[in-house]
Amino acid sequence: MHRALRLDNVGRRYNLRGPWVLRNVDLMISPGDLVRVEGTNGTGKSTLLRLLAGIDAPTEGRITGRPRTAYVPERFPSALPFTPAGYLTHLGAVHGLSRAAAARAADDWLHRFGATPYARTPMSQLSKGSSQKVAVAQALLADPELLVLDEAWTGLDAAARSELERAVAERTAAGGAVVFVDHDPSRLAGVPDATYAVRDGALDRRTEQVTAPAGPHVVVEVQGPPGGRLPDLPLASARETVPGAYRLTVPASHSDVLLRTLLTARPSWHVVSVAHADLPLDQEDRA
Ligand SMILES: Nc1ncnc2c1ncn2[C@@H]1O[C@H](COP(=O)(O)OP(=O)(O)OP(=O)(O)O)[C@@H](O)[C@H]1O
Repeated sequence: MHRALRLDNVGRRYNLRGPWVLRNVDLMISPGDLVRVEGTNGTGKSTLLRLLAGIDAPTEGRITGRPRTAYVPERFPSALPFTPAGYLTHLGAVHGLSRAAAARAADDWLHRFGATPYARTPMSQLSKGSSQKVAVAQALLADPELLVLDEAWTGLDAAARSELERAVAERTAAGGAVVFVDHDPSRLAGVPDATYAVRDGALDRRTEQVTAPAGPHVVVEVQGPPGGRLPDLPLASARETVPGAYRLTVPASHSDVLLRTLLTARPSWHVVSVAHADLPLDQEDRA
């Protein structure tokens, strides 16, 4: 993603004389942003996400700077006349991959989400959770610069939920942006760069201090190269223990991406230790 996606004075209503669902919405999604959207039922979260995904056009206002975008809708049409492997291979080809590369990418994503056993089962025969894995894979396959996730975790098993969190961390670490809605308030808690609430047709940026996220974290002790700068990652905390050495604490879902980034940085960082921890973090330990 090279520039920000901008919404200027955007409004959306579904009928000419119907009520405005959203009105006067200004929003900027920048490269690398992880953004959470929340709000009670029927307030317009999915409406906003469809606008961000480019599936719907605003009734008024402007949306500019659209990057390559992928979307996981709240309801994925699962009764498609394909197998998961066939569907994803077809989509990969639409995105410009050769047939062989598309088939490989399809298999890789299905494997990551534990869907290999039914990769060649007609999608109409899949359970809701299994077709949700296909919904998520079709969005990630496109290597999107902006990923829009509308309740994408719903119906996934625990392993696939963690895998999706990892995929989100990978996208933002690569400079992409991710916008998500999820009914679980602990989803990626403490990680988003911004949280917006849709309320009475408007978008309010939540400014209150986010409470320390509970749950599994990983504490990584690292020694930097001389003059090394910590990589830009959504860390729960980074504390310099002695000059050039840091204690990094990240949600477990982000630890793979953190370690890979540190080890592939040039000059690389020396990872001294990796330990699992159940937090809440101390407030002073937060970034
Ligand atoms: N295609 C449509 N045609 C007409 N009205 C619609 C359409 N889609 C949504 N609406 C209306 O717009 C309002 C906002 O709906 P939306 O689905 O965006 O809310 P939401 O916050 O995502 O809700 P939920 O949490 O239940 O998913 C609702 O009043 C809904 O009935």
